[in-house]
Amino acid sequence: MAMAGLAVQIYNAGGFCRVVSTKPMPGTQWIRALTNVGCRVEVCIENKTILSVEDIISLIGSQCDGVIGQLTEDWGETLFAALKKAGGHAYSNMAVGYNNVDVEAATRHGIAVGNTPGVLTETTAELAAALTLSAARRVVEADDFMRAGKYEGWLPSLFVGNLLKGQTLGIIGAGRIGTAYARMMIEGFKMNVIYYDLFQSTRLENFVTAYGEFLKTQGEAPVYWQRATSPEEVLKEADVISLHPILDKTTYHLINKERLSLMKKGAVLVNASRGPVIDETALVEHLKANPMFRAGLDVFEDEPFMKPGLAELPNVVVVPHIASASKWTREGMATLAALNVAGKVKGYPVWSNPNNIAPFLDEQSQPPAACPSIVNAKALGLTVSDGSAQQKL
Ligand SMILES: NC(=O)c1ccc[n+]([C@@H]2O[C@H](COP(=O)([O-])OP(=O)(O)OC[C@H]3O[C@@H](n4cnc5c(N)ncnc54)[C@H](O)[C@@H]3O)[C@@H](O)[C@H]2O)c1
Ligand SMILES: O=C(O)[C@H](O)CO
Repeated sequence: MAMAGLAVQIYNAGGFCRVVSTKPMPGTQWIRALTNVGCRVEVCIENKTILSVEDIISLIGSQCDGVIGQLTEDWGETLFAALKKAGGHAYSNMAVGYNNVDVEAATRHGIAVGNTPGVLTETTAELAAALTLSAARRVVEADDFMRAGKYEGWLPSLFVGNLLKGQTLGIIGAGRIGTAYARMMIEGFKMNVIYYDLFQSTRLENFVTAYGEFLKTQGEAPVYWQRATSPEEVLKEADVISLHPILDKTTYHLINKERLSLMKKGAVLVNASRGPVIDETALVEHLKANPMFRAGLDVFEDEPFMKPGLAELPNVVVVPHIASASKWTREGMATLAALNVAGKVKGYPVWSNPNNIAPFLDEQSQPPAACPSIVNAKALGLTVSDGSAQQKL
């Protein structure tokens, strides 16, 4: 059905309030999360990858209670003013990162901003691990070589790469995903870890200490952790560096020309956070000048584009922002985003622990009567669930 110029699909047409999703999202649990509480759901099915601000204004229309949007959209003053004018009070990104959202503008308009933490942690960490292995062991280069019919037989020096076992892993941003990735690499490859974060990660430190003790009981060399006082310390010491911070003004171009020059000549740099955390032009120059340096990138500074020269370089593996792309995770992201909006529409409190969102994802039982994760809950003075309430939607 065409509405306001853009094609939409409607669920529960007689619902008491109107919620718009700017994209079709995986699974059906998210649609039920909204229709079960009486929402009419309109899903934009227009064949256009990234909707413009004008497109979204037309979807919001003159009456809209809440919107679920995507990280590719520019959720700033214009859209929040339009949503407020249409009577809306809830917006959720279908993403944990929300650097595309002007949270202050939303707060000024009294609009709650939701995100989807936790459900992408392991999936994203696994892709970072895949990029690490692909870059360190030159998997894509070797695959290209095979497909081009260039393989003439085993050679001692064919596609020699880096061994990970026992090397030093560097983590910048040791939050949920950084810690999950570190655990995979430490358990999988017995790597030592050095990390930099604004906050101490006792979870990571305790894990490494306990795992080191376990290895000793097995007669193996233990692993160690170190908390760095600067990103520079990590860059100088680590053999593999993976970036997992949020994107804000403190992390914009955190990896620049000067900091790249501190890294080991044969280091591996992985980014599955946000593109602008790396000055991509400087990275292209660094990769050209240092053929033994390798990178694995899921995200790019000017998505969907790559900086000139990157695509031609053999020492980088590039994938199109797919780190959270497992079926369970994408369906879970959609469900959490829908429950953020549904919960706000119903006037529910905010879940007390956004790091424990499992109760919202169990299809066999009703989700808790709470919004799973609202990033401006405090600024809006929203009530926080005490977690004991077993009220159901
Ligand atoms: N590529 C993808 O598909 C994908 C998927 C999921 C998340 N992400 C990105 O990963 C980010 C992290 O997700 P998360 O769930 O682990 O979030 P999180 O909040 O648990 O972790 C982020 C960490 O970054 C740290 N940090 C903030 N500023 C920093 C700075 N200046 N220097 C060093 N560390 C700093 C924080 O203290 C925190 O520990 C998201 O914000 C998102 O942008 C990308
Ligand atoms: O921030 C996020 O959730 C991701 O980038 C989605 O893949």
